[in-house]
Amino acid sequence: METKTELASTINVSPLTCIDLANSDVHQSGVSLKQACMDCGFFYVINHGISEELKDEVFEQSRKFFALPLEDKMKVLRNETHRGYSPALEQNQIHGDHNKESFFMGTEGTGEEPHGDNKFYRPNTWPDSDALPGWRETMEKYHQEALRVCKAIARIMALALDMDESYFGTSEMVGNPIAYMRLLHYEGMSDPSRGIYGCGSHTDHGMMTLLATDSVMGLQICKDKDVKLQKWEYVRSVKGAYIVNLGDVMERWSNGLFKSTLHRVLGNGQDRYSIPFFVSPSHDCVVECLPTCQSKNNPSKYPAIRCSTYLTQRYKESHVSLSTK
Ligand SMILES: O=C(O)CCC(=O)C(=O)O
Ligand SMILES: [Fe+2]
Repeated sequence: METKTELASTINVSPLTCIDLANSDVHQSGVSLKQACMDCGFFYVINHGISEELKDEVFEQSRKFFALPLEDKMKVLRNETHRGYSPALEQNQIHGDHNKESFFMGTEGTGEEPHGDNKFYRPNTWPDSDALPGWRETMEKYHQEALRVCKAIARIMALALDMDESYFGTSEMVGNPIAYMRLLHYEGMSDPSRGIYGCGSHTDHGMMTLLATDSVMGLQICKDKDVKLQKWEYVRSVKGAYIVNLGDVMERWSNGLFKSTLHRVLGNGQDRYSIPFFVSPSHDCVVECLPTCQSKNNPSKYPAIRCSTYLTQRYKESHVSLSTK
């Protein structure tokens, strides 16, 4: 009880812009989105077309997986391409993630695509279907749907950047994406004064993240990472809406105009479940400042870099090395 009172008395909730994906005036959506991306890089989307039933089912299956005995979960321990299960305390300790376990899965290549056997498209590892019937099918269906929504957002994002609506849709971009989905389960109490978090402060690496959370508060954003005394605000989960945040690839494309905002998750003693879906362009897309985001007086701030090189560097910085499999 004390925990809740404490949280309520210090709570500071960030109001975020809401983008309606069913709005037929896409140019107006582009204008709203541009403002949101310049202000804080976090916004909500509604009318996304993902049914509440599917979302509930994914959360239910996620809860079932994390409720398995640890020895069963360890059978699908994450492999060298990060797919599979990461127990609490094992992953990403450099950022103070202590109270979270996760399951990671990504786009699987068929081997036919131009990216062939690239590590970003390797096969997933799945829990035993006898223990969790329908689990894989639910996850695959949700992955597909989440990607569809991200592609729709990418169209409005292109307009917000004064580019052609289809700019991010090519096979070099989100037509052939690197798309990872992560099931997260937080438990326990965070203590920022001791560096203990559900998820320590970080920015996401890719283009954008479509985030589904349950109703337990925990996610916080810091709109200005450069001030000495950082101000953290909670982001509320809104029924029927997804939270979307931009990642560092988008910040680079936009020459820093669009923000990849610092965020973290505090545990308050309750179980909390969330599902971020991370989207980046294809592995061999060269990420460089868009023509509309640079000028003589505002030259490109970041060197061009291949998406796979960039993501590999960032994963290395933010994950402890793997000694298994
Ligand atoms: O659990 C959340 O609400 C956010 C998770 C997150 O930021 C991440 O996994 O990158
Ligand atoms: Fe994140």
